[in-house]
Amino acid sequence: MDPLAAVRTSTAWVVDQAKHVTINDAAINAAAKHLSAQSVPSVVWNSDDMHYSDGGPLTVQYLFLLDALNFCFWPDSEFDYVHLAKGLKASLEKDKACLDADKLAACDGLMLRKLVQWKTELPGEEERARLVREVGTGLLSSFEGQAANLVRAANNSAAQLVTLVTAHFPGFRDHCVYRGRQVFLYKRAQIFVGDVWGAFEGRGLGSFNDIEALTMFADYLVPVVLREWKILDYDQVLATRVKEKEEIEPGSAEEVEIRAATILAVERLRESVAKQIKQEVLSLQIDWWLWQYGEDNRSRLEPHHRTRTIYY
Ligand SMILES: Nc1nc2c(c(CN[C@H]3C=C[C@H](O)[C@@H]3O)cn2[C@@H]2O[C@H](COP(=O)(O)O)[C@@H](O)[C@H]2O)c(=O)[nH]1
Repeated sequence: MDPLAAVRTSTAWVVDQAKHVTINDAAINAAAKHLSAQSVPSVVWNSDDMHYSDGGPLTVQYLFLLDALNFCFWPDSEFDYVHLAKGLKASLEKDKACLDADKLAACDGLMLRKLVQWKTELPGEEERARLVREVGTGLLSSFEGQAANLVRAANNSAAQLVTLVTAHFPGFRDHCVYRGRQVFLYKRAQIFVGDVWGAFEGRGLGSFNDIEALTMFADYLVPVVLREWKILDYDQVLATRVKEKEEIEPGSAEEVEIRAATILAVERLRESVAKQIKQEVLSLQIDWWLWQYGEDNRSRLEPHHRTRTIYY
C-alpha cells in the first residue's frame, strides 16, 4: 500500500460523507491569492532556531524523538511544541549521548521530564515515556540504534519512510475507522519526513525524490487558521463545542471530519497557489506557513478543538 495515496483517498472519502465540517472552495481561492503574495516556497524550517540541527545523524535522532512526542500539548496551558524542541536541544547540547537508543529504551516519566527539561509533570507523561521506550527498542532491534539508518533504509522515498516508520513503531500508526472504512492521517510519521527534509534542506539524509507526495500534517492548530479564513466551516453544534473547549472524542465523526477536511483543504489550497504563482509548491510548505501564522496569531484566534490523543 502507498501510505500517502491512502491518506489522500481515505480523507477525500470522509469529506464526501462529512456531516459536521465543510470546505468552502471560494474561500480557498481568496486565501490562495493572499498566500501567493507571501512567497510560501521560501518558508524556512527552523523558525527562530528552536531546533537541534548539526547536519549529521544526531539531528535525525533528535527529530525522530521530537516527532514521537509531537502531540497533545494543550492539557498543560504552558507546555507546548517549542518547549519540547528547545528542551531536547538543550539536553543534546549538554550531552550528545542523551538520545542513545539504549537510554531511550529505558526511559520512564521522570527521566523524560528531565530530558525535555520541564519543571512539572508532562501532559500524558507515562504514555509519552512508553512511546520513547518504543522508539528506543525499535531502533535497537531493527536500525542499530540509529534513526539515520531508518531514513537510509527508505532509499530517498518519503512514502517508503512513512511505511517503515508505521511498520516498526506502532505509536505512529495514526489511522481510524469512519463509517466502517479505515482512514489514514499519519500526521507524526509524515511530519518526521518533512522535518528531516527541512533540517537537511532537501539534501543528503534529507533528499526525497517524492517529497511532493506528503500531505499537510493534520494537527489541531492549522484547522483554526482555515476556519478564520472561512475555508473550513463547522456546523453549529460542533462550533459551540469547540468554542466552549469541550473535549472531542478521538475517532469520533467530528474529529475525523475536522482532520480529513484540513488535509483536503490544504491540498486544494496548494493547487490554487501553484496555479497563481506558476510554480510548484509543496503541501508541507503551505502547512508550515499556516502553522507559523497560527502560532504568531494564537492570542486572537478561536480556540482549537481538544482531542486527547497520541497522534497530533
Ligand atoms: N501542521 C503542523 N503541525 C505542527 C507543526 C509543528 C512544528 N513544526 C516545525 C516545522 C517547521 C517549524 O520550524 C516548526 O518547528 C508542530 N505542530 C503541531 O501543532 C499543534 C500545536 O502545537 P502547540 O502550538 O505547541 O500546542 C500540535 O498538534 C503539534 O503537533 C507543523 O509544522 N505543522
